[in-house]
Amino acid sequence: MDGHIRFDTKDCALLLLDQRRLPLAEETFACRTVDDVVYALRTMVVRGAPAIGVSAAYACRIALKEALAAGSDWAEALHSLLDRLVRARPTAVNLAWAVNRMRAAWKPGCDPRDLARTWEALALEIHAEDVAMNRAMGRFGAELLDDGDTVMTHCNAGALATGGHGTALGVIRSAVEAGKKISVIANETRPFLQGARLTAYELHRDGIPVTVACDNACSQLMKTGRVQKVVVGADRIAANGDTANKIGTSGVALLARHYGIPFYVAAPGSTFDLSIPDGSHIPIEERTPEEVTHAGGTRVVPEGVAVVNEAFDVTESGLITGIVTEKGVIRPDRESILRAMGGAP
Ligand SMILES: CSC[C@@H](O)[C@@H](O)C(=O)COP(=O)(O)O
Repeated sequence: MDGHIRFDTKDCALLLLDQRRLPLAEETFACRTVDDVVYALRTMVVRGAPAIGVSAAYACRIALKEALAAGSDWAEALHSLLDRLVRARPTAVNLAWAVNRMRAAWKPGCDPRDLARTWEALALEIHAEDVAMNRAMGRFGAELLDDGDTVMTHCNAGALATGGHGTALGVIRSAVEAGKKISVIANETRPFLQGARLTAYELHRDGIPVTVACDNACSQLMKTGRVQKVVVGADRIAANGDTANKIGTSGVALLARHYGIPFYVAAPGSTFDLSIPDGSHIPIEERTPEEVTHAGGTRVVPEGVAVVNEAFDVTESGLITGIVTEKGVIRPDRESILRAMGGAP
């Protein structure tokens, strides 16, 4: 599936398929200001690390239009809009990665009309590159799956979470395209239900067999031999391979290790943060308590009771069998990561 992130150049608007409404309704959410985009990111109209990065790249173009309307010191206004954008969601490094890449193409003293053209082209390029990286990851990752496998995944690391095709679901899609019979167990992923709503929606549309399981069914499903592989996405991977992904992922990894099931992470270069040595440096987003106190708009936790809603956890690299990237499948250790991702060892 594609078309879930579009940019209308005439209107200078970012058009997003509203993921909060899926699978019940397919509605478009239009962003015309940086505030609109920040709102869309925070409330998860668009979510998933690479999709956040792609949306942020288009949002830079919107920020430029807004800064120009602000008056003569447009460059200063633009810097502060971009800073606001980067703070919208803290864990997915793709957000800062995309904005930094856009910033790097902004030459000091340039004519804003030139910058508008440069940024429009660069945002499109970042979007297209993301799809190409997912396709490359898919080709490498498909080799890891055997005909007849049932693959467990957590959260949604599909087309919706990226520019298109998906990371973890891209691996599964590519294996199916290669003629392998693959079934998927989608963990429901409380509290936002990315697995139940979005992974199930995408795979069902594609005709890939998918079964939704409660998050707490994981051990039972693995113990009874119903899971052959696990493939998940990532929001930030530290230089040593420690990986932040949706809350619950590290529990799935621990169980996979216990039951001897290979556990793979699929992520593009834009998800690696080589500036941090390990996962203890990854900021973990704390989201609104209402996501936990309520289910489907109904309160399920007694009034006055505290809840915790950390949106991500970190899986230690030692629990990861391999990281599927656009450069190939790499071992989750510092040396292999720096070699593949171009940092100094
Ligand atoms: C290809 S998406 C990888 C991750 O971003 C995904 O698994 C995830 O954790 C998304 O979290 P979300 O809070 O829905 O943005």
